[in-house]
Amino acid sequence: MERLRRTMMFVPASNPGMLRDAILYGADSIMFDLEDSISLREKDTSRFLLYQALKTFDYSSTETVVRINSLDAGGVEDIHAMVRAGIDCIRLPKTTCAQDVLDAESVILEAEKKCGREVGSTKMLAAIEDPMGVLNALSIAQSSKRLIGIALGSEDYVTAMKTRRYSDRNSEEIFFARSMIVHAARAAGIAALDTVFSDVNDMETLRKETEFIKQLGFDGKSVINPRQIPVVNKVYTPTEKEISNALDVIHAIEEANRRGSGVIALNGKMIDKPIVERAERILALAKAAGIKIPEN
Ligand SMILES: CC(=O)SCCNC(=O)CCNC(=O)[C@H](O)C(C)(C)COP(=O)(O)OP(=O)(O)OC[C@H]1O[C@@H](n2cnc3c(N)ncnc32)[C@H](O)[C@@H]1OP(=O)(O)O
Ligand SMILES: O=C([O-])CC(=O)C(=O)O
Ligand SMILES: [Mg+2]
Repeated sequence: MERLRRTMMFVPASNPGMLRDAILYGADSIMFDLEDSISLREKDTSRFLLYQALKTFDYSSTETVVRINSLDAGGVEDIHAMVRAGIDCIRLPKTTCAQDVLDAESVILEAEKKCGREVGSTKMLAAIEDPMGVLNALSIAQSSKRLIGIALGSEDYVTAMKTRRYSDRNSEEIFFARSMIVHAARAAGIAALDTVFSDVNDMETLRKETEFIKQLGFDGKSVINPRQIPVVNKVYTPTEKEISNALDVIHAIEEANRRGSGVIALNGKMIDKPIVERAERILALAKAAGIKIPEN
């Protein structure tokens, strides 16, 4: 079954209460942070705390991701501890080129061998957070079989671009980066994940932004607060109407096929292969979200 990645919630690894309760809020993935939400003084204790949390708490079938530090700033130690603790996926911050992924991958391989974990079982996610990374998005996305996706980190990106986020307008300042990332991910056959929205009280703008990134083709979005999860999940979960339209499309094409044709009209609109593929995807997403699809 398709794995949903509508929401990946950042959880600072320095906060024991958040580590304990992170599972309660319904995020598709929990993304523990060892990087920018952790002060330099707390890096080692946070890594230790997170290691203990992963060994102690039951995160059930929720995907666990950790954002590590760059390899020259504690990332090597982060990888060894997290691979040993059984993390599902390692998110590299500030990926600028394919070599960054390969360098991290060789540390992951070493860590897997050292602790006896199955080689290749640790997945990777590359965050792209500067103009060089954006321009190299395709080679980054194609660099490793371990990559489940690439993600935009817009706060660092707009800083590098000498601008800021304009979420109250249409976020044109990150439109090029979003387009590059979603194209690169789709060309490489992996997930495209959008950046955080930092105002944890403005649900209306978050909803509009999520509608927009869904329109562009992203699979989901990083979130920073439990209250953001239902807003993003709702946008990404097929509605009853979408499901019933998708079923109509499938039934119409089955009827066409019985008549020996690959095309048919439904309520005046042409139905053929790509439209059927979209309908099948809606049904797959609905099933993955636990929605029961009527048989007929
Ligand atoms: C640019 C970047 O790098 S973004 C990625 C790094 N940043 C982060 O990881 C930040 C994560 N988010 C947070 O730390 C917080 O949500 C903040 C600072 C943004 C807002 O904090 P607050 O205003 O205190 O949050 P709020 O009042 O909504 O918290 C409500 C509850 O949710 C919990 N909560 C809030 N955010 C999170 C989170 N990310 N993960 C788990 N639990 C959380 C709080 O602990 C609190 O729990 P409680 O009611 O049991 O005490
Ligand atoms: O990846 C994210 O969305 C958060 C982040 O680090 C950034 O925006 O710089
Ligand atoms: Mg960042």
